[in-house]
Amino acid sequence: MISAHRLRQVGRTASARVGHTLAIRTKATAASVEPKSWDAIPRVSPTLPIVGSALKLAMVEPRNTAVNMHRIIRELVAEYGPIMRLRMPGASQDSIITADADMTADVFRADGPTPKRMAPPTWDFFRKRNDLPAGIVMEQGDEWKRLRSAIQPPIFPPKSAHAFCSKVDQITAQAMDVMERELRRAGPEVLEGRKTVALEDLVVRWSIESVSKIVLGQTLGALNDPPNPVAREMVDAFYGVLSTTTPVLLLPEFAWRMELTPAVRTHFKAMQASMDLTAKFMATTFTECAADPSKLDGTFLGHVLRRDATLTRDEMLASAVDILMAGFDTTKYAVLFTLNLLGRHPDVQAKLRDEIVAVVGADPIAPVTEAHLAQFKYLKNVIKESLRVYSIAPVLSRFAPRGTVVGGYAVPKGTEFLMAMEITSRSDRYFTNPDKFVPERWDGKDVHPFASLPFSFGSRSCVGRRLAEMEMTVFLAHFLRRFEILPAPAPDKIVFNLVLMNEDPIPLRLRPLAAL
Ligand code: HEM
Repeated sequence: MISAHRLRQVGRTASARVGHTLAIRTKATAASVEPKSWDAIPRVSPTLPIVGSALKLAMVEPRNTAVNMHRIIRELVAEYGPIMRLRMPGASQDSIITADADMTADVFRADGPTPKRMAPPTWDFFRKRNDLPAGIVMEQGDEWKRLRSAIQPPIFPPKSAHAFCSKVDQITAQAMDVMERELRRAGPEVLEGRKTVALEDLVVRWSIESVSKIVLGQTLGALNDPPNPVAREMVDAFYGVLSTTTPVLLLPEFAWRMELTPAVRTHFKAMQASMDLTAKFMATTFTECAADPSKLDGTFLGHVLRRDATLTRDEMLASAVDILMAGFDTTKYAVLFTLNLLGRHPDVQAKLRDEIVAVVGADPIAPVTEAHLAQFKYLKNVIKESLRVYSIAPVLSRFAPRGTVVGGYAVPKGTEFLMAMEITSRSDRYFTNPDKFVPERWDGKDVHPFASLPFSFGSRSCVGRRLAEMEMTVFLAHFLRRFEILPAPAPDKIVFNLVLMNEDPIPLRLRPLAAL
């Protein structure tokens, strides 16, 4: 965990590390005694065409606006520059959009002990209506801190995340077998890499299986042949919540409170289903564990129960839903984008395979163990670079806990910041050839520490980061010993459904390294 002191240090050393221009800029900002006034921040006028059309779209077709949110922000930044004020639909106060790494550092430097980010009001509404607590994603203030302290130690520090390695390894080996079987079934064109293949279904089954094994202490049967239908229901329910959240939030509040549109009804139905299914699996875990407590060994629920008896069953349920929701689609898309990038960069793929074989051995069924994890150097860079090129979380949100200065402007307490990480992580101000996939760039020390933050920063950053990195590592270390990834087109229908994804399947062409 990064302390407040360390955060201040990082913020200060950031400018020293990021090269001359940025350093001068940051010093100039720090040196200016009088911050510029709030009114001096360019304000997006609702009468201007882009926001006018965005708002109109929001009313007429919220889904279109929602899935294009990252593009709308990109256009606004091109027009207004790296900082602007904007009144979001239904808000009583202006929010600020930033697209600048130094400003991101300013925002995080102001974070208090209990950082606050935007929590979808429909999620909050649903939980209150069902008499359920908020859970780790939505809770704020001291209550959030209490939850986070109970949940973080079991799954966040590298040591604990690594301890889950053997579970994830077994699930990954099973996923590889399923993949080989499905490729054989798909026929010779797919098997010889002449035709693209969609791995969305398989990768999501792998990711939900991994995260539920760790969180709930049991597998769902998502990788069975055929998959357990309940596992499929679970995936659909979580995806239903994610894909309807932003469009529903663009509606006026009365419209979603009264469930006036089909999208709102789908949204709440999906939320109910994800809660019910998680509760069902949790109940099974608890029943089985009453007979055999060792079943909870090495699971999130087990750790939480043993470490912190203060969490109620409902709090565990709410947070288990949150963790499953936050943990499966993010990892799925991070893996799929990485595979596509590796296919388009055979040199990177070859270098990565060499490292994997050197660490684990060439035998495609040899397990990836906890001891291997620290030995992967290039693989770490590949993951960092892939998450830079495709920002799974394209926008980060924070509320100013006090009056503060961001980018040289005075900003009042309570202001919401939307930090456009997708823009800074692809900006030539921070990265040479920013659209190129170059894992080697992470060898150097001259990357601005706030330009690419796939898991965010500070005490409210992604609690599953180490787990996600470990899952991706294990997946790639298995995959590249079994398959060669051939070049396929880049995904070209990128959409925002709370996480960045592609509307169509991400194109992949594969060739098994050994005859199947
Ligand atoms: C590549 C995969 C992933 C990415 C890119 C990612 C990214 C993020 C980001 C950007 C946040 C917001 C942090 C902030 O506001 O400062 C977040 C929060 C969170 N993530 Fe992840 N995440 C990933 C995987 C996971 C996994 C595997 C889990 C759990 C199994 C997880 C659980 C959570 C939770 C519970 C939160 C909310 C934490 C809190 O509010 O205290 N994430 N994640």
